[in-house]
Amino acid sequence: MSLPQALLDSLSQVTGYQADSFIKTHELGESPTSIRINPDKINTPPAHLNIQSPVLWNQYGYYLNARPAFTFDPYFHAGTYYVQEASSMFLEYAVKQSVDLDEDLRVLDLCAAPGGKSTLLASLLSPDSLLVSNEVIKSRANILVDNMSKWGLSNTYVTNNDPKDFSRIGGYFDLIVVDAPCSGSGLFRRDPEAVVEWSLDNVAMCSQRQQRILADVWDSLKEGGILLYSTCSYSEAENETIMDWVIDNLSAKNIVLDKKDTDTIQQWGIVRTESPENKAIGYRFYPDQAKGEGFFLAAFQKTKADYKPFHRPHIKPQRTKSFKHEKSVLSQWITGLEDYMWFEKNDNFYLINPEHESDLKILQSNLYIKKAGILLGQIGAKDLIPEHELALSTILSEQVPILNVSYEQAIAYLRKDDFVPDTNQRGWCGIAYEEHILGWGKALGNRFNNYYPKELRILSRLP
Ligand SMILES: C[S@@+](CC[C@H](N)C(=O)[O-])C[C@H]1O[C@@H](n2cnc3c(N)ncnc32)[C@H](O)[C@@H]1O
Repeated sequence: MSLPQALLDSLSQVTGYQADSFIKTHELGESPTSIRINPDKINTPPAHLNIQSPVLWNQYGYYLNARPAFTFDPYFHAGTYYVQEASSMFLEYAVKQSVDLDEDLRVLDLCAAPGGKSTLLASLLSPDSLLVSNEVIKSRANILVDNMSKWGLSNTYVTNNDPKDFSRIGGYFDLIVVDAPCSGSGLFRRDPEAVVEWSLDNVAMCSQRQQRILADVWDSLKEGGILLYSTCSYSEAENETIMDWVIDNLSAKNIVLDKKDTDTIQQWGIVRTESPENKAIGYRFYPDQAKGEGFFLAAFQKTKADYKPFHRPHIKPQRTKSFKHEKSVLSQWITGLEDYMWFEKNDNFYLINPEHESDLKILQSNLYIKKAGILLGQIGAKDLIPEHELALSTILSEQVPILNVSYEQAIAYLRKDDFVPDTNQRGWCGIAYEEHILGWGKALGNRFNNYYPKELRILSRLP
């Protein structure tokens, strides 16, 4: 791989950059494969993934010895793990050092698709906390919904809004993550084609856009709230320059994350960097020094309430209709139904955490919500017609029948191919591989209906 000379020249004075080893690492082109497990679905990484070692800065992250065909792994489709580049898992360390995770937090992941940082955040937050994962590009917001549904938690919402729309909810969030769109030089080993698209003009354009995004979302952060900014670029204009811009233009102070363990950060191969003007501290990952791709992260705290507070909606008293039938149907499908709040909208039933009732109202009246809590399905005269999201959720009752299928059948199911499982069961059942549910099926005697969503099906064949 030949790296753009203009990039190499621009990095010559950048903190931590070591030209020879940086170039050599890119010439080798080997990039480690890593996954992060979903602690709400599994406790240890699946053995068949051939685990090499843990990711040092993330309690759920692991490197693999080789990159498997994830498409043909039912565990992947069951949402038991997420394939994520290791450096970006540093977000866990940053969150732990900057906020109190025992508190109930309102968290925004502003640039969230496809969902790497959002699934990481979801696994860290308390159940009463709320995560809003936003993506401005509609098609990417759909992928984000799929990935958050797969992760299975009821305290995660997905919105499809422009950053400036969040100014309508001044001071709402305790924590905002801005994993900004960037020039992408940090991922050159992964995506050699990105090398061709890289230019200094694009870096300058990205830097301007990053400032605009930060300015647009800033109002929605509360006083004392934390903003975590990250990129996968090596360029100063997208990293140190942005740190200075934030401090000069927003009522923000820099947070040093490694006050107590600078040595640990160093041992991990992470480089501490300082902004030229305000001496703000940020963290750089170089692939020749830390085991991962290029990454940058910096933390800030809001020092002043510089926003117009949002309007808290009035919550009307509870509905009068008893919903007796619906309650009896849903209690067959959901563990501890009484601990949740559920409601009907346009014939569909949804479930959220009761603590988030007013949050839903606030978000609904200001933003375009694509997913709120868990979409359960529709209730007919007799039973629920369950949605795929419910099958993959962590609220599904253990009473719901499960049909464990073989590996070949699991792949056939995920391809939406015809197959008849060997069972005497009748009716709806969760199709599972080694107890991990993949979606719904309906057994009808000598027939079997495959309800795996068409748009998610595997299109390729087993090699
Ligand atoms: C680096 S990617 C996010 C990756 C994601 N956080 C993850 O960990 O999976 C940046 C995201 O910002 C979105 N984006 C592009 N332009 C944007 C803009 N003007 N405002 C906000 N987000 C934007 C992109 O569509 C992309 O999904």
